[in-house]
Amino acid sequence: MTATIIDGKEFAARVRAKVADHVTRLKDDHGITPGLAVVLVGEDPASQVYVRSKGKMTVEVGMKSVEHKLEADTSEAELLGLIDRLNNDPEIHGILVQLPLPKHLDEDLVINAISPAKDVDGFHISNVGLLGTGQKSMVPCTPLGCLMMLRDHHGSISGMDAVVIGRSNIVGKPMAQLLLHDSCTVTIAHSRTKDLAEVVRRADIVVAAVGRPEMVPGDWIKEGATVIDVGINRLDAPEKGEGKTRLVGDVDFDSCAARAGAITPVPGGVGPMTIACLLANTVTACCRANGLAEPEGLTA
Ligand SMILES: Nc1nc2c(c(=O)[nH]1)N[C@@H](CN(C=O)c1ccc(C(=O)N[C@@H](CCC(=O)O)C(=O)O)cc1)CN2
Repeated sequence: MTATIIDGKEFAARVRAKVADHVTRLKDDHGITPGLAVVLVGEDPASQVYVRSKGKMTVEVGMKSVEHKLEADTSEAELLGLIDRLNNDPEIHGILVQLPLPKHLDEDLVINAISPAKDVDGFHISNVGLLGTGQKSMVPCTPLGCLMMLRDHHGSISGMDAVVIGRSNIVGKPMAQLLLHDSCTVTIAHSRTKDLAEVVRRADIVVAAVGRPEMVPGDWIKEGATVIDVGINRLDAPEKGEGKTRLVGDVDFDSCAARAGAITPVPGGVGPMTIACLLANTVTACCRANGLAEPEGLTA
């Protein structure tokens, strides 16, 4: 079987276009401009790229973008003070603190200081609890993007056997919750799972989110399964020239694509959906804050 390539770049552009339509409506009909504040602490090069991209795309869809770039040695009190100001700023509907944070900062404490209504990352403990109990919440962007692509490809995923490889709070656990809400039979596998190959071979849907380059080989994949690769791993690529790198996912693309029915590439798969869903979540947060109907098709 030759897999259909699920084009996350193209899908993300469609999501952003829908977001832009909603933003226009919010401005024209209600005089409201959704605002997103992104906080970056330190100089992690990948984080700088993601934050720049978030700011650019926020402006492109017509929203207000505010960036706060703080020194790597910023104190917890200073960061919490900024979050408090953003929580109380009526022009800001979404707040995101870029992760990872420098080691001296307590990530849980910082995330839980964000107002749950403005937590467009969906990482606040209140949103985690709401998602886990099937209530209206802010949904983490990467799993939301994966769900949108699965629904788009399959129509309905109800009754399908899904395996999520990875149990992180940011991707693995919320992904499993979303698949369960869509009536999949869900297994969360991880580094201690016995006979991982056999567990994965049962799955109609495989979501790989372990952070280990090309860990899943093609012979683990059931014929015709859908493979969603969340991994973004940068490897040295001396064949491309000195100091060059290449990106690979958590699955071995070529061998998995030879067996899968559909597969997301890296780059150009799940990654672009993360930022598109952040913009979608900001519009959703803005609508909720103003008691307006939520945009259809942009939430879980
Ligand atoms: N507060 C948050 N921090 C982090 C999150 C998050 O959702 N919230 N996720 C990641 C980083 N991330 C967004 O912040 C992100 C990662 C990757 C991409 C992306 O589009 N990747 C491209 C490849 C980009 C490249 O060349 O390096 C792709 O996969 O095609 C977007 C956003 C960690 N931190």
